[in-house]
Parts: sequence; C-alpha cells; structure tokens
Amino acid sequence: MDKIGIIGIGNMGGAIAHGLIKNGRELIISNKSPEKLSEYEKFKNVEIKKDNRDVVKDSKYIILAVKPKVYADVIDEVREVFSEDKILISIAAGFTLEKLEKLLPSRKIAMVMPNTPAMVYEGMSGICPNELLSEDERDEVKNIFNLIGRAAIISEDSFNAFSAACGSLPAYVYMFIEAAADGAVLNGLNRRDAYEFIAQSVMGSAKMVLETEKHPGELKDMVTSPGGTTIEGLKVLEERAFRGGIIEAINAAVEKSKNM
Ligand SMILES: NC(=O)C1=CN([C@@H]2O[C@H](COP(=O)(O)OP(=O)(O)OC[C@H]3O[C@@H](n4cnc5c(N)ncnc54)[C@H](O)[C@@H]3O)[C@@H](O)[C@H]2O)C=CC1
Ligand SMILES: O=C(O)[C@@H]1CCC=N1
Repeated sequence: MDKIGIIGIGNMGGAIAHGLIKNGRELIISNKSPEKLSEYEKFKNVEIKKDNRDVVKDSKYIILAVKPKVYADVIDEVREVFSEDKILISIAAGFTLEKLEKLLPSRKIAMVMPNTPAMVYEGMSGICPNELLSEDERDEVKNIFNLIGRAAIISEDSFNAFSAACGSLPAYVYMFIEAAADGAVLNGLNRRDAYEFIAQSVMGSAKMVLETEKHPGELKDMVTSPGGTTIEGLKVLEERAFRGGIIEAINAAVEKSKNM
C-alpha cells in the first residue's frame, strides 16, 4: 500500500496521523519542532524525518498540515523532489486549487477539508481533486479520509462553504457544550457530569439526523412537548437569534476563506 506523508504534526496533522496509525497505514512524518514528534516514536508504522523533503521523497500521498501562512515556503522547499507521480493533499483553509497549482504547476493536487474528530475516527472530510488525479487516485484519497470518518468528493465552488460548516464546526459545537454545561452548573449539576452528559446528548442528536433521515425540524418537534419545558428554552434561543448567529458565523468563516 502507498505510504502517506504528513508534513506538520499539529492539531489537524496530529489528528489525521492518530486516526491513520490506528488503521495500520504506514506514515512518514515531519514537524518543525521535534518535541511534537517524540510521541510517535513508539509506533512501528511511523517513520520520522527531520527534513520535509524526505517525507515527500518516500511517500506517494503528502498531506501538508502546516498553517496557511507557511504553505508557500514549505512547497518551495519540497518542489524539487515533488515528482509527477506524487499527490499533494492540501488541507489549508483559503488555498484554492488555482493558488496551489501556481505554487506546484502540473502536479496532482487534492484540496481536502478535514476536521479534528478525525482523531476518534469521526471526522468529516470534503475532497476536491484537480483533473490530473486518476480515478484510482481520487478513490484512494477518499479511502484515506474514510479511514478517519466520512469523506465525500465535493465541487470546488462549495469548498469554502464546506470548510466553514464542517472544518470549523467542532469549535462551535464545543462552545455550545461549554455553554450548556454552564447552564447546567448554574442549576446544580456538577461540571464533570455536565460535560459527559451533554456530549453524549449532542452525539445522540447528530446520530438521529444521520440514521433516521428525518428533517431536523421534525426531530426538534418530537422533543418539544406542548406546554412543556423545551419550548420555553427554544423561545429564548429564538429571542437571542441562535439560528441567525450560527448562519452569520458560517458566513464570516466563508468570507475569511475568500480573503486569506
Ligand atoms: N485545526 C483544525 O481544526 C483544522 C485545520 N485545518 C488546516 O490544517 C492546517 C494546520 O492547522 P493546525 O493543525 O490547526 O495548526 P498547528 O499550528 O496546530 O499545526 C501546524 C504544525 O506545523 C508545524 N510546522 C510549522 N512550520 C513547519 C515547517 N516549515 N515544516 C514542518 N512543520 C512545520 C508546526 O510546528 C505545527 O506542529 C492549516 O492549514 C489549517 O487551515 C484544516 C481543517 C481543520
Ligand atoms: O480555523 C481555521 O482556519 C482552520 C480551518 C478549518 C478549521 N480550522
């Protein structure tokens, strides 16, 4: 099986690495600060390299998981060894295929937007390959990201919307969990239990959307008893523009992607 390289083992690169390691894939990794690499020494299926170019030389699929501001520098550094058979997997917000193709002309490139739940195999990744990838290579990119959750091929013009809605979403959900726990603590539930019970409730609610295929509004209605407690909470959320706030948050993230 082809080796997968990961340059940059931070929050996202580390989450992908952990997911792939547990699935038995062979990885070659590098990171600017060597301390982050030491936790990977114990894995037999991971090779650690000091030089980013060695990651590229020995892998077929190379996931570039550094911050967008150093993308161009790292691509400059590895360009010479990035032969035509290799596939660059870009996960940076704000990097279009056009921008990437300027940095690495005539090369196979796939833009992918994963999210951090990849670490527990529950990631969601949107994939947008350029036309130089073969059918098998497109499938393999999808397979790689399917190992750490769900993956879907998406169109280039929906990539920013996907990034804002799915790449960033875990942060919004964690904020929601924290806020819900604050509300529960205010009313006497202990914090540790609150995080566990609320996280399970979020996971169960998401599973209902995926498994029942019912409209989210219908699922909401099933919870909301006439004259009951839930409708009191929903009324406050509507008054505080909960939906509008989320729509605007996703819109702001899309705008930022366009202007990075
Ligand atoms: N954090 C997230 O939830 C998501 C992040 N992304 C994308 O992933 C990329 C990385 O983001 P994070 O993991 O959050 O950042 P991070 O700062 O946690 O990780 C970046 C890693 O790259 C390393 N690095 C920096 N310069 C390097 C170089 N020249 N060579 C090798 N390694 C180098 C850093 O030491 C660090 O460990 C970004 O492009 C971001 O847009 C995409 C989806 C979700
Ligand atoms: O905040 C960011 O820019 C990255 C992209 C999506 C999630 N994290």
